[in-house]
Amino acid sequence: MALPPAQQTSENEPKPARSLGPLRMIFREAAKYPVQYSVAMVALLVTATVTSLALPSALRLIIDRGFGGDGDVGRWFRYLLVLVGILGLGTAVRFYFISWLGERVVADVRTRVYDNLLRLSPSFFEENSPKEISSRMVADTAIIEQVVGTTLSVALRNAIMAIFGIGYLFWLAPQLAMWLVMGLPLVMIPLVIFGRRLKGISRDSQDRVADVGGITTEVLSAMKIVQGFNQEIRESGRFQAAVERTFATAKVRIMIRAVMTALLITLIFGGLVLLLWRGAVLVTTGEISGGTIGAFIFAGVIVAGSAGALTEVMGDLLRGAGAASRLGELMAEQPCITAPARPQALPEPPRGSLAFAGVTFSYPTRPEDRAIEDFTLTIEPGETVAIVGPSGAGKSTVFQLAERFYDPQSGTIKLDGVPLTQADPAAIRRRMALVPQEGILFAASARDNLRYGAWDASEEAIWEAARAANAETFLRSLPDGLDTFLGEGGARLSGGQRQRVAIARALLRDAPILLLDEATSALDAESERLVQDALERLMANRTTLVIAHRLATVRAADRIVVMEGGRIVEIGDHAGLSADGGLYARLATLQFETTADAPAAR
Ligand SMILES: Nc1ncnc2c1ncn2[C@@H]1O[C@H](COP(=O)(O)OP(=O)(O)OP(=O)(O)O)[C@@H](O)[C@H]1O
Repeated sequence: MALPPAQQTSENEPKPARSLGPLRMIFREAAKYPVQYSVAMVALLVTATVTSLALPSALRLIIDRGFGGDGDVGRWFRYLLVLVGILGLGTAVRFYFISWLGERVVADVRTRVYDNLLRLSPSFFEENSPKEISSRMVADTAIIEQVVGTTLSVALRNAIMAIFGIGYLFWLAPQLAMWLVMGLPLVMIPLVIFGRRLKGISRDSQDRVADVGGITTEVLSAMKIVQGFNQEIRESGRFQAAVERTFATAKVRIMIRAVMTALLITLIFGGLVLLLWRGAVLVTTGEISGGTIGAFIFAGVIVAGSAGALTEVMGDLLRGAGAASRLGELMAEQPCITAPARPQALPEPPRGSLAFAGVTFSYPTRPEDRAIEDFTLTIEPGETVAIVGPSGAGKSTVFQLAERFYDPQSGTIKLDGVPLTQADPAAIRRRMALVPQEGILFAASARDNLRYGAWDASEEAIWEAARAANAETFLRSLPDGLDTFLGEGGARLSGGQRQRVAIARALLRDAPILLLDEATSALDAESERLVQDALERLMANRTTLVIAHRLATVRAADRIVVMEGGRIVEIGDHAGLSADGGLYARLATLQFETTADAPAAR
């Protein structure tokens, strides 16, 4: 399935989701660590309760009892100090465990996404570029980290504080609380609107400043051209215009800020004054105490602050939900090639026969083009079959189908008599060794590259394979022997050496069927001879299907299969096919003779 296209907004930020639903995934992941999760939640609850309920209550007691009642002010202040202690400790515990959960969830999600990616069939990576997927793994998980570690905690804390706070306010003085709750949106809505506008303008402002920087760098680094062409006055004008644009944007920004500040002060303090006024009237009529008013204002400020914080983090939460849903998709993606519920076992010992019968196949991304059409070919155990054909004839596709990276639309492929679709793909691939055109190596040690398909190979076996692949001499001369790091993609080796490492790897794998895609890149005669020699040893006693580019290979093959447009057009041996004067004869003249096949000349 194709994932939605790269979800990037103009600011190059991952796109937010429409609802917070996908964040459930984060809670599910975090709940796998019940101890940390519970401690974090308890700490969250305790700190929120202390801030929104206990502190204002303490204040009320200090005013009503301490000042007005029993005169034992100290007692209430001691109580307040204990609360402060609990708040400090609770906050630290909350911070530690919530951040811990954030990092843990991200580590788990990364691993799970990666493990799932490793299961997926190649068609998934054709529809979704690896670059896009890896950027998701990095960017989206970073957002989740931020969301779990910070945003979600802020949101939960403030939601709890707002709810508790409002409850407390209603308990303290229901009348005043009604006023507050009705007045709150009147204060918040204009502030949120102005806040958004300010954010947009600030971004414009930064862009304009960047323009000024851009002009400066450009002109200063081309000073000789500017002066040589007498463009100082024009450049000064251009610069001034850019500076003026910066100023103009800044003017709008400061204007909005000024209005916003005026609004902020008037609305918030005006509202407070009105509340106090109303409260004072209630105090004079004896309906509520002075301490209640104090506690009310304190808790009211906390509720307002929480509501403000919630509106601020909402955007981040939605972005987090977007990231969670995209990562969820990557985790849930199912491979299209799977083992049947009861896979049929391949016969033991392996025989190494491979049979294609009436196989027709189109790649999922190009369903209208047939890459392989009515392909029928039986390769007997121990036989070497060379496939030749012009570019795009479908040669590599035959390999892809043999390894069951795709299933054909019609026809069957059997390995040792078992249809590939009935067997476990892992068991099929265990019986094959692929030597790709360019020996693909990993940024790892020579040893790990050699034993890539056979991790438990002994030191002796590794050297034996290296010897057979004509790789021993250069491997021995590496600075740290087999432990030498080969660099990104094996960049520290030559092309011919990389090919020989790939051959040794296939030897170690010791699979009954060899899929060999001969390199087209020309090597020097000596290197060529070493590679060819290694290949011959690799092919001995194995069923070999080889995409051939060298005359030596086609000559040595038991049969040559000539492909064109996905079909087999000729089958035979070199002498017969050359004499027939068909496609093979033309290809042979073009390809094999002109490349002056060095090994053939031996
Ligand atoms: N992953 C893919 N998705 C879509 N189409 C593909 C894919 N791989 C190959 N094709 C198409 O399938 C056809 C057969 O390609 P294939 O790679 O098998 O040819 P080839 O004979 O190996 O060519 P070459 O010698 O150039 O490697 C071509 O038309 C090619 O464009």
